[in-house]
Amino acid sequence: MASTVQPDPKFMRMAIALATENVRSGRGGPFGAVVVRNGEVLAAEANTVTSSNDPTAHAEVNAIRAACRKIESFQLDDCEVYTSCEPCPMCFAALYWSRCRAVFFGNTKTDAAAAGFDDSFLYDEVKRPVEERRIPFARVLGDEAIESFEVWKQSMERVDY
Ligand SMILES: Nc1ccnc(=O)[nH]1
Repeated sequence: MASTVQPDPKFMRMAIALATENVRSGRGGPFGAVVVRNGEVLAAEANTVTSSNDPTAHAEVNAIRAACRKIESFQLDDCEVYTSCEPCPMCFAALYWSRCRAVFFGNTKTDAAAAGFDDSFLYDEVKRPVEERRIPFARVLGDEAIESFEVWKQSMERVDY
């Protein structure tokens, strides 16, 4: 049986405090995230979308980036991520790509929607056919683009991930 990772409430309190302080300081949205490995905080970051002019600067993405920089790795093996709010689809994917071993969240996406952060439409968009999306998506030069994958598959220097 897989052993389950138990959350430590003190790290969630850090994430919540970061989220609330972020609103008070005006740096961004009410979101905080903490990356922990073996009980040690590797990164503790808040959302900086509006202050860094970066639409991808969600708390979870900022924390993943800071933690990976710190341990000089593109994976967060054996790490837990504590986030003050259930991740949006972008961060959900980023957390999976990070290979962290557990995610703990405080607020739910329903709480987020009630505060004006509704991301449920994104889950619908992924499933929708390309031509029915809110932002038009269209395939261009697929026959030329395939070259990158062919070179990757042949590469002796590639770092798989
Ligand atoms: N869960 C989140 C939703 C929106 N923004 C964030 O930084 N985090």
